[in-house]
Amino acid sequence: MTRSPLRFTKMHGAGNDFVVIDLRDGAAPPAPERCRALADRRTGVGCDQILTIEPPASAGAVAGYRIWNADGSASGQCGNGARCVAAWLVRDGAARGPRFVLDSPAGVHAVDVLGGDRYRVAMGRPRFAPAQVPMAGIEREEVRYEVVLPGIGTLGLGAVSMGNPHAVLEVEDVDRAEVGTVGPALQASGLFPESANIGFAQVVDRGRIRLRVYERGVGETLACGSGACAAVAVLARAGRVDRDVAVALPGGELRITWPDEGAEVLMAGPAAFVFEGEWIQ
Ligand SMILES: N[C@@H](CCC[C@H](N)C(=O)O)C(=O)O
Repeated sequence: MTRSPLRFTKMHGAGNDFVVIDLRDGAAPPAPERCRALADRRTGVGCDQILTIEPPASAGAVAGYRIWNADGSASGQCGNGARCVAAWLVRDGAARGPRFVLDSPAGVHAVDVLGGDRYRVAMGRPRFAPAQVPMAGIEREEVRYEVVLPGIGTLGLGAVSMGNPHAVLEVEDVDRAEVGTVGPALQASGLFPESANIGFAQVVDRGRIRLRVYERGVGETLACGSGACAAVAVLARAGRVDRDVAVALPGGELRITWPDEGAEVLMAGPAAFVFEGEWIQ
């Protein structure tokens, strides 16, 4: 079957990279096998996620976006992707002014244009109830859960939904964290029926953490925006950090602010254009 070329923009946010596709004409998003082909770093474009920009779902929003992981699975949220979609819409001319609104599967997000390549996105309220993360076999909400993983040992973790599921483990030294073994083991443990993004956070001081994230549907990435929000929400709730925190990830730095328990988490950081292309497969 011959398909017409698919135009795309390659972007990244703090090294978390994306193929961005404009589907505001109502065209269908790429099927999972096409996402996998696009994301392949040898035979495709290469990316952690595919972002589809779609017609808005709510009144007042400029556009909506959906998120597809490199393995073809869908997610409810992508923080770095939200900033890239915002930058894409500003460059396109569809979004104007210092503030506009985007829709994601997780809800409605106010975006502030901060200048240069920087955007701030209201990422919604963190949801800690086990059923909302979701977690299996856990009734009572806790700040910290103890989990026994066969072959690995007992782990302490916090869990939260930012529109997508996250576990956050505090570690002493993020450089030595066993991200590539503990990440997939926790994902496969059955504790998270929809799997989860597994964050490893080192508290440097009350205003700064270092973070690595083993993402659902991808593996370890250079940055995870929703993971940064999740880490600050979990650590602030546990009294380990303040409410305005610099999050240093392998690919760059994000600023996460959670003004109070009832507030939305605000995420500020960069969005970069890399190139435009046509996918001809
Ligand atoms: N990199 C993203 C999160 C992308 C989705 C995630 N892998 C999931 O499956 O939930 C971010 O910046 O938030």
